[in-house]
Amino acid sequence: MEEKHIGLDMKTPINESLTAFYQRSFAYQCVKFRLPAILSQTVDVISKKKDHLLRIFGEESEEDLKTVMIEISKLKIEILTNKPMRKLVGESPDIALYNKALNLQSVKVSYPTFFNANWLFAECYMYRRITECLEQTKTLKNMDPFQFQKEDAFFRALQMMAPAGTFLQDKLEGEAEDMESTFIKLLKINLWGNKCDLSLTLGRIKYDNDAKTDIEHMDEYILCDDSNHVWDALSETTDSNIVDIVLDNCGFELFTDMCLADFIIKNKYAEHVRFYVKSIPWYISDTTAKDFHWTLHQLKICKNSVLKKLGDRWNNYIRIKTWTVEEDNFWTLPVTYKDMAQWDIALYRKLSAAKLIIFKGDVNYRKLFGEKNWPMTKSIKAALQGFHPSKICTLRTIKAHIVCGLPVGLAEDIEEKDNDWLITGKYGLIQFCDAVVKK
Ligand SMILES: O=P(O)(O)OC[C@H]1O[C@](O)(CO)[C@@H](O)[C@@H]1O
Repeated sequence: MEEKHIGLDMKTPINESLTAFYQRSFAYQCVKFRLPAILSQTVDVISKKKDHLLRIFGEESEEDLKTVMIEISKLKIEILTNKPMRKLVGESPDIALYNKALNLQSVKVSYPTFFNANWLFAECYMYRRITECLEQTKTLKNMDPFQFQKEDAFFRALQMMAPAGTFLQDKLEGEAEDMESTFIKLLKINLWGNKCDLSLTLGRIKYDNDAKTDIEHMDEYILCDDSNHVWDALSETTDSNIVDIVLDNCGFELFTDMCLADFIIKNKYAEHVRFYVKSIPWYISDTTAKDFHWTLHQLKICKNSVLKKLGDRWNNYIRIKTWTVEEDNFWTLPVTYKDMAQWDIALYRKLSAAKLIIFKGDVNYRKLFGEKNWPMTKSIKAALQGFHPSKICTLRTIKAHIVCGLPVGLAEDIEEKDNDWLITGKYGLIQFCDAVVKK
């Protein structure tokens, strides 16, 4: 067969798209080991929480739960045996878009499989297939198979939220001091919050009890730090009073997103913060609208007085629409952001109304920069490939083989002392681009 089914025993060539086809890539490790493990764990959780789920969805959901577990297990076998990816089925509006994206994969390889498709496509397709399993049932259409893991992570992270929340509250109530340094500290707390994703750790996040505000010693791990530029963009007066945050994980990371947004509102750097959430359960810990509101509710009823106070104020922001939660199915399409205007021009234009857009996390980074193995010195602007709805900040701990905007020689220096540096989340990036192209 002329098909690229087998793969090559080599690293991803420079400028090539990330794919498990290259067997010495992290994409390959992820498809071979991590994705099947995530599916096994998902089935496990459903099985362990069966009684709880029956109470939520009713006794009549028992058969559906069994079917979902069988279908997810079959999906795992499809990955492990490298079966061609089939079209998605269902009535949801994103199904046709997914199938269009699948067709585009088929232009490159006539039978896309998990091991020869673009890595981003393979991962997104897997998560979308989990939702498809649920959509096909009568009783579980609204079930979030990751809900228990997300809730558990939230409660375990409370010990880190307390010091971060106290830091914020003290700064907001204290004498007006150096706004820039407070903002940059919150930005960095927010950056390191991105270590806490459940798909990297399969739920085994280590919550070290050190106060997460004591982060100065971590500056040496920030390989590119454009925080001063981010501050300039936020603090300048423009026509726009909106800041957009494209969210990633719930739990501690979402809490730190909210701290940053509170600082922005309280100090009048914007009148409106729009939080973009995922419309379906995604990469285990990504924030959905339900997670967002659940988190605010938990804070409001929290025993810790600082967290409760923040919860009260933040719930009020939602009530008076100073904060809004925005859904758009583009965020869970397997499409990189250079193509956003083509797939969802309304979203591109909506983002254009913001003075600053903050993109959170690893997968957003991969989508921003086109999921390619760029030379790591490639400029941020060039790697965005025309995606410039407004000024962009990206905050991301590095968990995949895609990095741009580094000074010459830095990647090689780090590689020498730490050859896992691209996948552990130990290093971080705060990057900024001020190019703007209205469409
Ligand atoms: O929550 P984040 O930061 O987007 O990261 C999600 C995970 O997805 C990946 O990009 C691929 O699975 C990982 O490298 C990372 O652990």
